[in-house]
Amino acid sequence: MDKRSVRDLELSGKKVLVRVDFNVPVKDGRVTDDTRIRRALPTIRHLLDRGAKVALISHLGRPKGEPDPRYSMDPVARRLEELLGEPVRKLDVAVGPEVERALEEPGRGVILLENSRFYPGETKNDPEFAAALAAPFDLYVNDAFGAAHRAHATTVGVAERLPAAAGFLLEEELDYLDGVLRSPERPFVAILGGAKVSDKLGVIERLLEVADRLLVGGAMCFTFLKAKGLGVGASLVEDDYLGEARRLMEEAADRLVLPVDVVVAERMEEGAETRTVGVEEIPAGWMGLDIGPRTVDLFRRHILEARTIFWNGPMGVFEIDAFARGTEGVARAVAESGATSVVGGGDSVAAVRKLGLEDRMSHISTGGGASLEYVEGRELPGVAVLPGRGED
Ligand SMILES: Nc1ncnc2c1ncn2[C@@H]1O[C@H](COP(=O)(O)OP(=O)(O)O)[C@@H](O)[C@H]1O
Ligand SMILES: O=C(OP(=O)(O)O)[C@H](O)COP(=O)(O)O
Ligand SMILES: [Mg+2]
Repeated sequence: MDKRSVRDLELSGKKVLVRVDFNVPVKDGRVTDDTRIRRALPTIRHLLDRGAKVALISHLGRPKGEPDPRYSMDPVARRLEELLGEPVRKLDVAVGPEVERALEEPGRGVILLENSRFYPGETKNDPEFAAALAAPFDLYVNDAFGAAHRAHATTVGVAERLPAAAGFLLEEELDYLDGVLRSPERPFVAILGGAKVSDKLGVIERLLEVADRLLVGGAMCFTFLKAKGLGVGASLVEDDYLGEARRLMEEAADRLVLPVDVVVAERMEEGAETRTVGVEEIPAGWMGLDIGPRTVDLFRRHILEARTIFWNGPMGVFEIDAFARGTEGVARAVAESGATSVVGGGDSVAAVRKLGLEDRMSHISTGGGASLEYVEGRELPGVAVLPGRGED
């Protein structure tokens, strides 16, 4: 990578703001998958070992620009402290005099700032908010690969206001994805699922050009099924995208593979009554929450032919056992394929780890949307803004 690295910085005595992606799954006040925290540790330790004063900032979930206790970083602080083995001082704010005071306190350890999305200026990349974030610091390091596709205040605005560099995780992710996915061994099979339908449908056009096959499951597939004229009940659908979905299906009919059966339920809950139905038979009022067994077989056949696999987004609501079998079937097929495999995304990685198949993948990427956009050859705003080696 040709960006300035954290390795190139003079760090002793410096106050450093580090953007991490600690947008991790949390249940009942506990972090259920700590991959993103563990992967940021090398950068944090490097900074501490060289005498920097470190404050970390991340978003968590999608709160609406104001404090919301459901998305507090408190559970993350507890897990980070266990993993880092150093004190973590969690603040309830991300800007202001409290941050300045905390940075003046002596002793080792790190500061964890509150959720950046508790401020409306974050997602708008508001200049005033970015200036307030930058004010107490000497340097900025971006190690948040998973958020690098967002042009927000903590990923872009602060980088424009402080001497900036890439962290080790950001470097490692870009180097790996460059090597494997920009010139993939073929057949190259992409698998897409998950819940961020509007975000990800908007960027798959290029993926259909790059990949030999695109297998679509998760909440994603219902927009395509509806665009085909099928009834999808109460499944998640992006109505604004139906025309585009129809066009993509016409242009890429041979490459786009959709489910043939799905698991449906009336409620997205543990213990809900479920049915497995063909995609033409989704009952009104029922939601598609997983791909069905015939779809797993179909996807499996494509996966076993692949030499390179890129997978982002679970095939169903894997957090609930009744809707986890599609994701499990796909994960097992990827593990058995012998292909070079990249699995990306906070939730996809959590699913693969839950199944104990992490070591069977070639690369576990901490970014879903970010890796998807990178694979397509898009420039990631959080990377583009960082200076090159030797630049100011
Ligand atoms: N059919 C579906 N309906 C609703 N939610 C779904 C469906 N399939 C998968 N999901 C949800 O998608 C979420 C993950 O989506 P996303 O964030 O896009 O993936 P990743 O973090 O891997 O990039 C999971 O929490 C899962 O429960
Ligand atoms: O979890 C993330 O992306 P992912 O779900 O695609 O892995 C990132 O933290 C970005 O979060 P966002 O999609 O709310 O901006
Ligand atoms: Mg996610």
